[in-house]
Amino acid sequence: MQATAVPGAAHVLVFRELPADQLARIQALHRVTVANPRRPEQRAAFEAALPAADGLIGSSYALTPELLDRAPHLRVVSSISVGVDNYPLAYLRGRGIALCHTPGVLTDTTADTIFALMLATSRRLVELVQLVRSGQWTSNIGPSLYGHDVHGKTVGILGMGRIGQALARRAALGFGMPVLYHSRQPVPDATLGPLAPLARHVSRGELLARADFVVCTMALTEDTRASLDAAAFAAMKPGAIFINGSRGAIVDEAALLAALDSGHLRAAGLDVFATEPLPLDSPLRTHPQVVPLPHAGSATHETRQAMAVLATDNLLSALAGRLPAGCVANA
Ligand SMILES: NC(=O)C1=CN([C@@H]2O[C@H](COP(=O)(O)OP(=O)(O)OC[C@H]3O[C@@H](n4cnc5c(N)ncnc54)[C@H](OP(=O)(O)O)[C@@H]3O)[C@@H](O)[C@H]2O)C=CC1
Ligand SMILES: O=CC(=O)O
Repeated sequence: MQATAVPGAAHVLVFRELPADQLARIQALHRVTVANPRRPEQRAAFEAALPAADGLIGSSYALTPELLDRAPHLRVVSSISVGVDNYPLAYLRGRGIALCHTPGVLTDTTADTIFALMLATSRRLVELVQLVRSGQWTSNIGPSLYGHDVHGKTVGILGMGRIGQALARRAALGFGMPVLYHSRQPVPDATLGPLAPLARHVSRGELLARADFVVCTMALTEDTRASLDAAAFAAMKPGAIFINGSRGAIVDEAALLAALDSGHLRAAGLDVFATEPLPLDSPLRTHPQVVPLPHAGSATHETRQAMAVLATDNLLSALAGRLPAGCVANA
């Protein structure tokens, strides 16, 4: 779709569908092409729009240097996500292209989703719902279907950023859970606020050995890619539950499956996978000890709208020559 805007307008390529009100804000000022390269029928239009593009806005698609080389006028990439693992940071810096993202507006919603996975796995909610739906609830349930308490258990958070801290608040202040966390730097007490006396920075080894729930909220980087491997799962406490709320590629999925199949891990709650959408032949899709979600961490009406508004603000500011606060890479 194309719309002609005011003279001197920039060319904007929208590579994932935006809510109509945010698309209209961009169309009022700029020439807009909407083409989602994940849809095969729109891929050619996406590629055709690259040579004129001054700005890109979208998400869930890897923009490689080879693709971006075809966009010589590009000034800004505005991602409708907080994670920036789909973008070549050094390349963008090298070309002086601003990369903006959406930190903060999705933090609490994503922490809610992660906590829901902790409850669903530990209390076996999916199995119990299935029992009722399938008509097999014919007598009181017994120990074979009991779950394990969540309150009071120790949660270990790998990556104590915005989402990690929001999860820690839910766990410590709402469910009386001791919090261990590991990130490269301890979080200052002033940032932790009321969590400071309740959350302890520990080594990765101590966290894996002591946590009842190991929860991944780390960014995907070359350091963290595949860092949750067979050795990491073996180091977890027998009966631990693993939750991934950040990126699938941080996990060696074959090693996770082996740890579940051996009975070493009790369960896994996964919002993210190495390949998304999850391939139909992935054993994680139907594994009885896995609660899989379709990358739904931030997927509420309110939060997806807030992300779209912030990403649109970022795009329009950067095209107007003002670098917004949410820029992660710029010249
Ligand atoms: N499931 C979903 O729908 C969503 C998933 N996400 C994912 O969650 C991630 C986190 O988001 P957010 O909390 O806002 O981001 P932040 O940048 O606030 O947090 C990321 C944390 O990762 C830590 N980290 C980075 N490298 C390492 C490492 N090698 N070892 C340990 N910790 C590390 C950082 O701490 P330090 O630098 O001190 O190590 C930082 O605290 C995003 O990058 C995204 O991938 C985000 C939103 C929704
Ligand atoms: O995965 C979602 C994000 O915002 O990053």
